[in-house]
Formats: sequence, structure tokens, C-alpha cells
Amino acid sequence: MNFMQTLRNRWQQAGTLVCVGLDPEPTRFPARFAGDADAVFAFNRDIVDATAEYACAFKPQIAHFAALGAEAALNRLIEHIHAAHPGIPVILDSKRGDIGSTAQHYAAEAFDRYRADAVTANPYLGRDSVQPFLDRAERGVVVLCRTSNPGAGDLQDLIVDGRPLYQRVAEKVAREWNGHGNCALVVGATWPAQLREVRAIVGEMPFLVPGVGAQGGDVEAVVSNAKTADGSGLMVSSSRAILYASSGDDYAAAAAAAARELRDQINRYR
Ligand SMILES: O=c1ccn([C@@H]2O[C@H](COP(=O)(O)O)[C@@H](O)[C@H]2O)c(=O)[nH]1
Repeated sequence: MNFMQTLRNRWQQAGTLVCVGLDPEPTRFPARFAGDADAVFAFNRDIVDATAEYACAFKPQIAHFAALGAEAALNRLIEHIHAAHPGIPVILDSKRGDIGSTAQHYAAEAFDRYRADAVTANPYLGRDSVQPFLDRAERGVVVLCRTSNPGAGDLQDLIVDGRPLYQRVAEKVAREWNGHGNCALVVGATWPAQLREVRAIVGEMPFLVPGVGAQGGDVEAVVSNAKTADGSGLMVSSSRAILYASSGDDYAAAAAAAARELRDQINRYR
């Protein structure tokens, strides 16, 4: 089954729009992992198993693994998610973008090496840089549109032919790049007005929405401004607020409670 269908099934069957972000920071792991050579895999696996019930997707962030030389742990983690939690798609957050001949290798990295169901992509180099991802019709391509960080507007708000660049990106993805129906957009939870504007441009296209939890985005504003007509359309992503909900031995139970609370909060406004 392709990424979009898997995601829609998960939304419907599990009743959750929560995307659990997997951003390992060993200095924040519970003390029991000290000296454990397999800590990156073991900690993330425990979080995945504890939160799966509340997840519509998992989103490992590649830099958090690569900086630790933990690519093998990332590979095993994604394998574990597919085996233990089939039906929950994995979005590899790698924000890749390069000339086409190199982008082909980024697509192979995400989809063949790591077996992710979807990948985040940077549109700044233009269509040919994203084409190798778009061509994989069964996989998702989640294009950066209006990111959650404070400096998002530095470039993304520049006016291009009378409209901000992020709106031009939304138009382009919806009208020109989505021939296989496999595109989604990143729009930050920290920008509720922009969420509403982008939703008006792209119709039912799914949004990956980081920025709740540690970055302070307002859940009610996200859902009311960005949900689709059927009350879905969103992968509301939280990493640190779930992963590090407790630094004690109850870390997995605390992560599950944080994910459940986010699910319930979102569902109140759908
Ligand atoms: O606009 C963006 C795009 C990606 N991210 C990523 O999401 C998580 C957010 O982590 P929190 O702990 O929930 O703040 C992280 O992996 C970012 O790289 C984003 O924050 N904003």
C-alpha cells in the first residue's frame, strides 16, 4: 500500500493525528542507558512501542542519528517499526535537496537504504532536485513550505509575483509537483495564520505540522486553522515533549501519556 493510503487508513482506524518525532539526544536519556552501546536503538524502540497506539506516523530526524554515527540504529529502528507496528508510516526527516544526479542518491538513501515510507524535502533547488523523490509514486514527499523556526520568514515570506514565497511553494506543489498524489507539506504549528492560508491554497493535501510541545505551538489554533473537511489532514509532530517527558525509569510510560494527551487535545478540536 502506498504512503498516502497508509496514512489515511491510520487516521481513520486509530483516530489519531499525532506524529511521534524520534530525535535521540543521549545526554537526555534515563540513567539506565549509561554505558549501553545500543542505547540509541533501545531507547527509541521503547518509545516507539509505548506510543504506537497514539501515533499516525513516526518521524526519525536523520541528523540526530548521523551525528552519533548511529545510522545502523536508525536502520534497525525503522525495520522494527515496520515489523512490530505495520500500518504506521515512517517519515524520514532529512530535508534533502540537491542537483538531480545527487538527489537520486538521497531518494535511494531514504527509500532503499532506510525503507522510509516518506521523506522531507527542501524545494529551494527547484523541481528537478525533488523529481527523484516524486518519481517514487508509492512513497510520500513532504515538502518544506513554511517552517516552524523563528527565522522562517527571512526567505519564505519574500514576495514573489505579489505573494509570499511559501504560498508560491504551496501552489507549485499542489498544481505541478503532485502528479502522483504523493505530496504533503511542512507547515509549522507556530504559524496559525499561515496554516490557514496554505490550507486554502492546497485543498486536502496532508500537512506535517512540527512545532507543538517544545516549540510552544498552540494545538487548538493548529487544528482549527488547518484540518480538512473530514477533520483530518494533519500529522501534528512532537519530539522532545514526548521523548523526554520523564528522565526516570518511567520514561516509556511518561512518553505514552504525553502522546495520549496530545492525541486527546487534538481530537477535542477536530
Ligand atoms: O519546520 C520544521 C521542520 C522540521 N522540524 C523538525 O521537527 C522536530 C521538532 O522537534 P520538537 O522537539 O517537537 O520541537 C525536529 O526534529 C525538527 O528538526 C521542525 O521543528 N520544524
